[in-house]
Amino acid sequence: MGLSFSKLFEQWFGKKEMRILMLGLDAAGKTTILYKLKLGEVVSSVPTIGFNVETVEYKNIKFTVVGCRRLLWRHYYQNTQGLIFVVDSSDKERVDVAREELMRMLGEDELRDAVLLVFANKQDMGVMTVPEITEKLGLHTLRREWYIQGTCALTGDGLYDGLDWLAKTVGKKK
Ligand SMILES: Nc1nc2c(ncn2[C@@H]2O[C@H](COP(=O)(O)OP(=O)(O)OP(=O)(O)O)[C@@H](O)[C@H]2O)c(=O)[nH]1
Ligand SMILES: [Mg+2]
Repeated sequence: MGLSFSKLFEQWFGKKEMRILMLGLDAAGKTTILYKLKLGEVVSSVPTIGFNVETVEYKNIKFTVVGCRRLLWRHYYQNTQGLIFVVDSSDKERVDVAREELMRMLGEDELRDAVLLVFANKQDMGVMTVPEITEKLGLHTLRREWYIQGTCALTGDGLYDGLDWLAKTVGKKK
């Protein structure tokens, strides 16, 4: 990928202060995505409660990855304009759990206006397709702006396209 993500981020998101929250079940690929984007130093913190938060601050953009499930996600909801939900497309067994977590999160009042980008990650493994994930997560039932993008975090495939949509969509709302 010729142009660095940081340059693109600058073009896309500009000077606006915003928070993008990336969530998903464990092992979905969140950390891999964060490192692949190379937006700056990844700061990890492991508080006592047993979940990890990784943050990249790039200009006015706070890119926060929360690695836990449920409960503690809500600390990060405030001022979130963009949600990225990462799903492991090779994990058929837990796709229902992923859906439950997604729906629970979207039910939160503070996230009412946040747009949703789903990364159907690990597409390289050839297990569940993007349409299958769309259906299993029930995305068509959502009453908000959403977009699903197939990705492979190892190579970076699809990350660019997804973030491009996110930037445009968040930009439009302001
Ligand atoms: N084949 C394949 N493997 C992937 C992909 N993305 C991530 N992985 C692998 O999946 C495993 C989990 O990835 P992580 O990035 O650690 O997942 P995570 O969502 O940060 O997980 P937690 O921190 O536990 O919540 C690692 O072994 C990654 O190398 C992908 O697109 N394809
Ligand atoms: Mg992680």
